[in-house]
Amino acid sequence: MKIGLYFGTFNPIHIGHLTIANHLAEHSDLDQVWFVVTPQSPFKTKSSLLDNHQRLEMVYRATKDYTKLRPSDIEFGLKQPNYTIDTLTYLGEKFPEHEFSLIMGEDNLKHFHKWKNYELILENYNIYVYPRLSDGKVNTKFNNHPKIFNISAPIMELSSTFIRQEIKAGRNVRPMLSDNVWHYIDEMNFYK
Ligand SMILES: Nc1ncnc2c1ncn2[C@@H]1O[C@H](COP(=O)(O)OP(=O)(O)OP(=O)(O)O)[C@@H](O)[C@H]1O
Ligand SMILES: O=C(O)c1ccc[n+]([C@@H]2O[C@H](COP(=O)([O-])O)[C@@H](O)[C@H]2O)c1
Repeated sequence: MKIGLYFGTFNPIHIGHLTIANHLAEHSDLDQVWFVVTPQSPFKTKSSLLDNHQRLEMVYRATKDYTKLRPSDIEFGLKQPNYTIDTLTYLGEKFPEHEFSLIMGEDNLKHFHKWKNYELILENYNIYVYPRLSDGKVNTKFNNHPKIFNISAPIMELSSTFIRQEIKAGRNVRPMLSDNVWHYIDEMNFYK
């Protein structure tokens, strides 16, 4: 099967993430999109980061009604911080029958030249990039790259940081989340 890997902290998963994953699943040759919940991203601090299993639970709840979208806890047992090349190597060994590619927002592509062994990632995997508003420019070495595919998905300007801030301020964030994720966050009193 062709699997698109959507790596993220998902603290929490929101409708921006879901819209992109669903768009890729419906408009590309990918059979499935896996949301890989990252315990510790190399470029992020741990502030207000929920436990891995709670973030995975939210991804599970958000995706359970979508046949092509799956949660993945593959990084939970790997060394932290989680470098994507290490996860890709591990996935290749564990699932030799699958063909993996990466999904990332344009914001992440702008920093991609700083990722561990990014050249190796580009040699071996296709990358689907979707538009996302952010400062800075994509490094020219990634222009017209044969392994990088730009996808014209809808732009949803929303972030987990904004949602966490809104909850802390006591404001309603319900439209930005899947309903069952909103219920879980509310019941558990997360981000208050
Ligand atoms: N609104 C959005 N539309 C499209 N892609 C998004 C959106 N929000 C996040 N992403 C992408 O999803 C992936 C994982 O995102 P992440 O979990 O870091 O979410 P985030 O909303 O950017 O989180 P935070 O605000 O905590 O940094 C990244 O590749 C990021 O670019
Ligand atoms: O491999 C790297 O060097 C690397 C550097 C930065 C980010 N990543 C991965 O990219 C994903 C999204 O990162 P972030 O910081 O936007 O949540 C997350 O799964 C990280 O582990 C990976």
